[in-house]
Amino acid sequence: MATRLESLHEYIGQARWFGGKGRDFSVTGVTRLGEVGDPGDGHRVVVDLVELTYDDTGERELYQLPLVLYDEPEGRLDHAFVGWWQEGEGDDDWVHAYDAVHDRAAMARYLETFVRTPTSPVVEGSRQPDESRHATLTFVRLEGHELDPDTHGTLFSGEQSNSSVLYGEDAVLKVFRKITPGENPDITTHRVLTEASSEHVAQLYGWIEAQTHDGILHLAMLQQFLRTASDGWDLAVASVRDLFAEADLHAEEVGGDFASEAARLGVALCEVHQQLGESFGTGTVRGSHVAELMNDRLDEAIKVVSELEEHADRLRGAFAALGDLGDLPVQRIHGDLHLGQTLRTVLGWKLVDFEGEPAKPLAERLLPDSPWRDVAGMLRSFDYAPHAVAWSVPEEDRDVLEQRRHRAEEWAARNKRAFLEAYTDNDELTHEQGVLVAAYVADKTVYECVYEARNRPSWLPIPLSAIARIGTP
Ligand SMILES: Nc1ncnc2c1ncn2[C@@H]1O[C@H](COP(=O)(O)OP(=O)(O)O)[C@@H](O)[C@H]1O
Ligand SMILES: O=P(O)(O)O[C@H]1O[C@H](CO)[C@@H](O[C@H]2O[C@H](CO)[C@@H](O)[C@H](O)[C@H]2O)[C@H](O)[C@H]1O
Repeated sequence: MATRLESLHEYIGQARWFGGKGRDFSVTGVTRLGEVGDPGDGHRVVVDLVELTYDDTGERELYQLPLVLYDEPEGRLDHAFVGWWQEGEGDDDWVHAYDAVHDRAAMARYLETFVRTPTSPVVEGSRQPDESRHATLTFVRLEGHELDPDTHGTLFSGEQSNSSVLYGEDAVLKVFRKITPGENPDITTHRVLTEASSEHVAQLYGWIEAQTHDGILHLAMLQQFLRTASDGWDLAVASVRDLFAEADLHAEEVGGDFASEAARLGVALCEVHQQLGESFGTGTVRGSHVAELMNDRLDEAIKVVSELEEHADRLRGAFAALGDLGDLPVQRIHGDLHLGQTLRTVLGWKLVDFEGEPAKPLAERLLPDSPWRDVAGMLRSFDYAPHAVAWSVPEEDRDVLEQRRHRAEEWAARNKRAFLEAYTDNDELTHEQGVLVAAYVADKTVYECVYEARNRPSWLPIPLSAIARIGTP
């Protein structure tokens, strides 16, 4: 029979949200952070923090595992079974442990606890002590929204790097999986944008944190469910398909033209940046320093994607031009913006997932950065969407492929222009803006080459072909 540590190892190793897939690791520690609600009805809900150590580098990572512990096996939860182990000393202390996000009864405990937690004013520093402290777990709720206590928690089917549980049409609880001690920018950025009544994010309702000797752990975030939302990537791809279906019509002539949406996205991003600058403050960083960091990233990327080598001089040229700009303004930004992080609702565009670039260490993700990094992220996405559709043609259909690539360029150029004009509120970029766009787009494309090589090798030609076009007329 597997021990508790072996069971945790097996469950985490195959979980969709586990970031270390394919690497050998051991479970080197488990900390019980606390219990959610009171035990009862033959089950209880606990939160464990599991420490992993990778065999290759010795590097450690922490993963959150909310568990529902049943006295008896629950066949309906077989797909979320973690293990069977002894929790205490007594013969009756054997439990059947399941991943709690899959269990309605467990997720009801979370909601009940949030509902019982008194709300705190949304002003920094005025949080009241509350009655919802469980061991070291603390639930925090912000003023401004009455939670619906009668909704059921259902796990989002598109489970990604975290696990999101939807409560009816009222709220979403995003349970962070990989945990780094310290502030989680998804929570703190949503918090200031909620306090500033931003129209471009889902409102933050509350969060769960734990205090450990390593500092604060941000474990989960409760926010407004955007009921009418459509994913920006899906909408863009649908628009591209419309264009490709009409061989003789141009982007502006087909029904699915995206340019006005691209422009609205530009306005939304500009407003979010302004708000973040006001709330978190702004600073400067030397352009030459940024260029150095981009060069370092390129050096590392070439080790993974050797095809980048032949384009290195042009890329380094784009980075070096930042040095001539002197100091660059920096502030809190999104950090990993692309169409898949945007949702179109009846009330306009919303940006989601302010955690920053997943592979970067937290300390780096919290540093003020250039807003042009987000702009570049969106510009790259306007390039990706049409090329991703264009590439999905059988090899032998060369004529169709050529024609599609041509139309893809047209779609990308039209939407990039609409987005940039709206973001800058100008129909031409200044010289300085042009240099910033060129450098940040080049840097993002290098990042994408590594991302695709590691995660979706068949998509690598999309950023690689974009790199080949950089700096060419
Ligand atoms: N507040 C929300 N309301 C509705 N859907 C949301 C909300 N926040 C995120 N989503 C959807 O859930 C998906 C995953 O959310 P995200 O924050 O990107 O999680 P992860 O960190 O797991 O990638 C998003 O692509 C988006 O479609
Ligand atoms: O959503 P994440 O924060 O995990 O972001 C990572 O994955 C993205 C892919 O889902 C990746 O985005 C790249 O592919 C998108 C299409 O799937 C495209 O719209 C983006 O422009 C492109 O960068 C992102 O880079 C990565 O960090």
